[in-house]
Amino acid sequence: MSTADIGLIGLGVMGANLALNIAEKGFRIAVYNRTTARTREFVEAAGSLADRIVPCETLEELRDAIKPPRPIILMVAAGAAVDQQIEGLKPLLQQDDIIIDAGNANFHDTRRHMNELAGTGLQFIGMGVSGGEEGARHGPSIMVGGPEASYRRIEPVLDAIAARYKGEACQAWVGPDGAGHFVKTIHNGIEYADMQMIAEIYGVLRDGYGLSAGEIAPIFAEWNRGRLNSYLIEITAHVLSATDSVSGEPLVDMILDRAGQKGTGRWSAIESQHLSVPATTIESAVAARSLSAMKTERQLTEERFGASARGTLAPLSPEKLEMLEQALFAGKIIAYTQGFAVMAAASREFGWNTPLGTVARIWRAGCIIRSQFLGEIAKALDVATDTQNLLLTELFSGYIETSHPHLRRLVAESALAGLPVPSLGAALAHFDQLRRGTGTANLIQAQRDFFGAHGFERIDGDGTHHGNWLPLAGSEAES
Ligand SMILES: NC(=O)C1=CN([C@@H]2O[C@H](COP(=O)(O)OP(=O)(O)OC[C@H]3O[C@@H](n4cnc5c(N)ncnc54)[C@H](OP(=O)(O)O)[C@@H]3O)[C@@H](O)[C@H]2O)C=CC1
Ligand SMILES: O=C(CO)[C@H](O)[C@H](O)COP(=O)(O)O
Repeated sequence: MSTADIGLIGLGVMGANLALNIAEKGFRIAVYNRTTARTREFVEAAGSLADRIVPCETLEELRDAIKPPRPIILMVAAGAAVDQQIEGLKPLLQQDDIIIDAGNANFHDTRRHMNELAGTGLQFIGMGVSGGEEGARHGPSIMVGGPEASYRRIEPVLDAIAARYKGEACQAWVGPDGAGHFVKTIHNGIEYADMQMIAEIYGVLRDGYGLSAGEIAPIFAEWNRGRLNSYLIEITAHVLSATDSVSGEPLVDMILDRAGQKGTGRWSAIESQHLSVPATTIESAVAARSLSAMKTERQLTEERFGASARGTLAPLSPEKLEMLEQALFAGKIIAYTQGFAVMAAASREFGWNTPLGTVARIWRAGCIIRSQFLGEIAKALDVATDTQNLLLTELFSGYIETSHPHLRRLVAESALAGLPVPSLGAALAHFDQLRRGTGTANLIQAQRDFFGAHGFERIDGDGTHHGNWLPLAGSEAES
């Protein structure tokens, strides 16, 4: 008998917790997992919530368990697994059933699924979910893209399960088409930049000032009480104070300095390039993860060229601590400015009309980049009718004015000491380039015209022009 309000496929970390969250909010949910044993284990561990869970061992059983028209959430590995599940569901579902891909999909795949399902009567939603295991279980941030009418049908469930910020549910429809997965991708891109900048400051404190993990932890804990207050700063302080039960050393010192990545950071950088919107803090964070994976190469290069001695910047004074905190704040402002600019450009390019203030609001709780800072972004975007450039809003222009001299000092001192700060450096370079009304691309244009007759614009008139370049003398400049 069809009794379930909604279905869910994929009982991994995210799917299992999301299913429990949905059941806890009073909805009856039918669940299916490719590996059947996992479905059984899930229901056995569900306790009193098991009464609202209908375990299914085939997709047909899942279909029959849900009241039509059926909403079915896919929470499986992004890519081929999503393709396979959609192919499996297609012949089984009926008019107006909705397939909701809630994984970290590439928005191009989401658009492809929508096109492939067009005309079948089936609806498709691409939905970003953030908050990890804990968020999925007790309240994630949810970014929905696709037909608005389909969103409205599942809104009561999303509203019930989402995180709350001062009573407001952190879920919203952010546009048609692939808008939901695009916004989630950029959320993760910003997450990469935020994490990388925090790691750079940790590196300066550890290698430049010679502090131990135990000495750095309270610094982040203190910063979490101020303008940097955020989940990522909070977990950084927590992580740095953890002890390894095997060695008795700080756990962070026992972890290999090689970070993985699943794709969303890279996609953010790629899409920013496609849109011609610089997101250099994100790009450098992605590159830093790639470089982190090149452990042997880094060790060989250190053997050949050496690394600066630990503690070269010591001692750490209150002024230096202020510099580090303000530098991180300035870097964060630039990273979020870049991320929001990429979303604004995608919204224009694809006609999504994505409400960026709303995006900031639904990121205030539940997601990995949640912070008080996002509340300020929401306020700034709400009043800034003439610009989506955060740096030009009254609030953030004031913040960056105060904090960028600290970022400059931090980047300069780190460079002189040989300490890598790629994302903070990228943030500073972006700011300096952006605030220079007259840049240096006149020379680039001249070079392009010289070697390729690409033409250039003049400062004193319209049209495309060519230079009366003299040929190179002699052959010494030839390659
Ligand atoms: N972990 C996190 O913090 C977050 C993850 N996400 C995204 O959520 C999605 C799920 O992630 P997560 O729960 O962590 O992943 P897990 O690895 O914990 O679970 C993966 C799930 O996908 C299923 N699966 C894998 N391949 C296939 C396939 N070919 N056909 C059918 N089912 C398949 C697995 O089934 P089986 O048991 O049979 O292997 C399992 O249920 C991903 O897109 C991820 O990027 C989003 C936000 C946060
Ligand atoms: O979506 C997430 C958080 O928002 C996931 O944790 C995702 O896996 C993070 O990306 P990566 O694994 O590449 O660090």
